[in-house]
Amino acid sequence: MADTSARVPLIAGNWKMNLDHQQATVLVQKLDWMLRDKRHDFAQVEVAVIPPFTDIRSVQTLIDGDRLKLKFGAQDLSAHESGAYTGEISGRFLAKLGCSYVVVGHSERREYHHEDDALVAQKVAAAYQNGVTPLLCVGESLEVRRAGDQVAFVLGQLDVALHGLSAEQVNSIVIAYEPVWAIGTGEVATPDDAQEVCAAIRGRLGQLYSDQVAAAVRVLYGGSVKSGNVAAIMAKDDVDGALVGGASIDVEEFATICRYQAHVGAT
Ligand SMILES: O=C(CO)COP(=O)(O)O
Repeated sequence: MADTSARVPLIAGNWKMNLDHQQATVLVQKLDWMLRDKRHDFAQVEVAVIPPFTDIRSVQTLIDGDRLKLKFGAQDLSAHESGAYTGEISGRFLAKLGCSYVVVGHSERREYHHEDDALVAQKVAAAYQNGVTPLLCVGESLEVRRAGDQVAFVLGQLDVALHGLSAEQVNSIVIAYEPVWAIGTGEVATPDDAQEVCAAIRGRLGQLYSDQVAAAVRVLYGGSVKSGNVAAIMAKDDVDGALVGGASIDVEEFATICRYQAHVGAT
């Protein structure tokens, strides 16, 4: 059984292309208030919001100015550092805004923007170059799942994305297992489905790096996470958090998800 003691669970809300900067400010204030009202212990369960690029400055101002304990990040970054890349956002800009995390390789970017594993690997490297922690997404399609090939497929994505990185770098990565068939569909992977692939990811980290790295890296589950299913998923040994899409823009629902331990009587 994996040693879960060192890993602080992370609940991250990927807002996708929802909420403008004014709505973002309202949500962050409400979320902070709701969690503080329930005496949420941020050292025990970390909470992050991942807004659209145009919201980040507003979110940063609020979080820094009021010393909120929420973390924040971005949904993507460029593989390039700077220059003539119209529309791209550099990891350096994200670092300068204080982003803790950047999502890399989300299935929506892979599918709609044709990002392949090689580009994902470049983006992971760009995140590290700028000191922003990559939140790397991997996950299989329904077709792959039906064929029973999910573990091999996800480990294949992982191998390419991590290629060339040092153990020291990978030690801090966050990996999100997001089966494509469970994203935005209401179709949630069972806790055992999530555990199977998350455990396989951890096993691969052990093979590629070391047991210490495998024990340190947080592996999240994402795909139709709601307040009603989060506790059962989080109860699995190798699941260290959730990457929440749709439910993260409903502030009451997201705050309830962040407090999943309360549902199982742990706090
Ligand atoms: O893609 C996701 C998070 O990155 C999951 O989205 P849903 O929670 O809406 O299924």
